Amino acid sequence: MSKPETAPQTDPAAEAQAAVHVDEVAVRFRTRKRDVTALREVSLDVPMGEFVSIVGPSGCGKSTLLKLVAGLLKPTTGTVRLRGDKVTGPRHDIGYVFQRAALLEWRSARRNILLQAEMRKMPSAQARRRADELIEMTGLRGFEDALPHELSGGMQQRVALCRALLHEPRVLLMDEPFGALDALTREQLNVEMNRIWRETGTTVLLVTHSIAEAAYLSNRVVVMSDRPGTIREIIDVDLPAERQYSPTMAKPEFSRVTSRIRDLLGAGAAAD
Ligand SMILES: Nc1ncnc2c1ncn2[C@@H]1O[C@H](COP(=O)(O)OP(=O)(O)OP(=O)(O)O)[C@@H](O)[C@H]1O
Repeated sequence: MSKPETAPQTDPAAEAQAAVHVDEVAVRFRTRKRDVTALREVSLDVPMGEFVSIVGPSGCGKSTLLKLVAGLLKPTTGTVRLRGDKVTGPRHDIGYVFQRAALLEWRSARRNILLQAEMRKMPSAQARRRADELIEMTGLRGFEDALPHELSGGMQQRVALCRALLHEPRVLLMDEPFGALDALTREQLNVEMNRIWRETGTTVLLVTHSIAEAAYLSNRVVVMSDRPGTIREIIDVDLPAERQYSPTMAKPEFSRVTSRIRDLLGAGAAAD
């Protein structure tokens, strides 16, 4: 049998399997004052259930990449697929967590979480059951009726996380979700995030400025170049899924990953 003249660029089976498939994407923003190429030639496959962090200098297009996956932005060229479906507009099968929890001040924690169900018209008994599970999982039990101003910053982010997970999204997108928290709360939430990720089996794409956070939480870390953002390297993190905090940080593999990220970013390019 003769060989095909050109080998296929991507493996269709792997592409359909991938929770997220980004293929040769570029994004250009044209405004009256300037023309910005935010991303160039970005390709990335994220298998289902994987935790991937994205690190890179400020303005290199990390948030833009998440918005493409969510369908909030269209690529100028290239394609994005979620489990094989081409992303052509805002997706309902994703969850999004931002740096600010953006909770409704007049609603209790529980009712903020259930907002997701109301917007999606989920059956209410199913939504309440799922909300209770998530409240338990994130340690919010006892604070369900508290208003946002009665919660600490860490608790507010837990509420935002529950809201993003309520409809069991295929992919959870997190944009610097722990960036506004104090260092200790951030560590606690990192530990909880590792457990929640293992318990839910959700595919996660996390944008972070923290090298330690990226190495601690991820299966792989995507390191991006300065704008126009391209992928400089994808680093595999060879650590077990279940990770205790201090023992993980003491492992040679953790040091190897953080040093490599630091080398790629250059001194001072990321927070820690
Ligand atoms: N809607 C838009 N219109 C015009 N330019 C935009 C728009 N959104 C983003 N940009 C530009 O695209 C580039 C990438 O922005 P993006 O927010 O994705 O970067 P980032 O890596 O997430 O940055 P940071 O780490 O500082 O949050 C920036 O130069 C930004 O000014």
